[in-house]
Amino acid sequence: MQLGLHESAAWTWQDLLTLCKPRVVVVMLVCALVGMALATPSLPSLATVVFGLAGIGMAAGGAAAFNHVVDRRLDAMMLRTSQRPLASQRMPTVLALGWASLLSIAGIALLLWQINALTAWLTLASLIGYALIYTAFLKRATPQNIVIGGVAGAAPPMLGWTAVTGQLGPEPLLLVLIVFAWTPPHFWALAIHKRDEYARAGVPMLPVTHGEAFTRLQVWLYGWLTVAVTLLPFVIGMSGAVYLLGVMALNLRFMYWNWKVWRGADSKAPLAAFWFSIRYILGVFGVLLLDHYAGLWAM
Ligand code: HEM
Ligand SMILES: CC(C)=CCC/C(C)=C/CC/C(C)=C/COP(=O)(O)OP(=O)(O)O
Repeated sequence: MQLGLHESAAWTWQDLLTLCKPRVVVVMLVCALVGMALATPSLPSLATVVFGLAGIGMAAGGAAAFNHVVDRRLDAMMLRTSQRPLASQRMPTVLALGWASLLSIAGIALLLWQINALTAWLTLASLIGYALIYTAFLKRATPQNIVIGGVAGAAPPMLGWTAVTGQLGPEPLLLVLIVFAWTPPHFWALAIHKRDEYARAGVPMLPVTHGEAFTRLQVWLYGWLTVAVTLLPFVIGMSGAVYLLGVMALNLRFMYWNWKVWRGADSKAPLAAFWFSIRYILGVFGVLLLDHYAGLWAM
């Protein structure tokens, strides 16, 4: 069927999932699960894993849906995001707002009811940090938007940890620091690739405000910061040799791509570095987990 000029396709159930940025949330849940595992020498209880991940996942999905609501006009201005359910105007804003609220309330309530208050409030703080502070204010205000906003995105491993223990400590904060340091190379690599779109939409991302060369250097420097931070679990005795070997291999590849970005000779490097950054963060949390159980089996 051909659509007229002012008609648009109707929304589908699939769009409700799209609003939740499911692939981002799945990676966050992997980080949360590793946080849970590292918090205990035995296995975390099945109830903690199921209710904890469901609560954190619903809250993160709800936060992502709020992001779609707040950013709907901005998303419509960029090719990468223009086909989103709200940006393309195939879904009513009020429906997305209801969905975001439902998921967020259900997620926080589940954590309060089945997990613990600390995890529920920290999750709520992350939700507000991303959906409101980052999306509605920082994103439009400063090129440091993703550095500050990164705190919210980095929270899942800590949320997993507190779901098991009910308290904070240096280890969960270190896990947060890893994702926090990784966020600038992760995002700025993509932002270099999408610089013109951000410029046209008037979003003050770093490559727009400070130029591509400066951003390439920042990817390289934050890359080194990430490398340094990923060595800390070994340095403080939280993880062992399996982790150290694994993370060194990952860091080698990570810095290869960040170096390619920094040099600026290969125009395909920023997008490749962005995609590798996702495999990298999964890899770092994967080897943390592997090392944890390898250490336990060896005892
Ligand atoms: C403020 C912090 C962050 C910013 C600004 C950011 C930005 C972005 C952007 C713009 C994309 C492209 C989305 C697209 O596919 O169109 C993306 C993709 C992605 N991000 Fe991030 N990100 C952040 C934090 C995180 C965190 C903490 C994780 C997980 C631990 C993560 C995991 C992913 C994944 C898995 C994708 C790929 C999604 C896909 O396959 O479509 N991001 N990120
Ligand atoms: C409760 C909790 C753990 C909350 C975290 C929520 C969450 C899903 C964070 C995602 C981070 C992300 C993809 C930011 C990009 O937003 P953007 O608007 O800059 O990117 P876009 O242009 O692709 O929408």
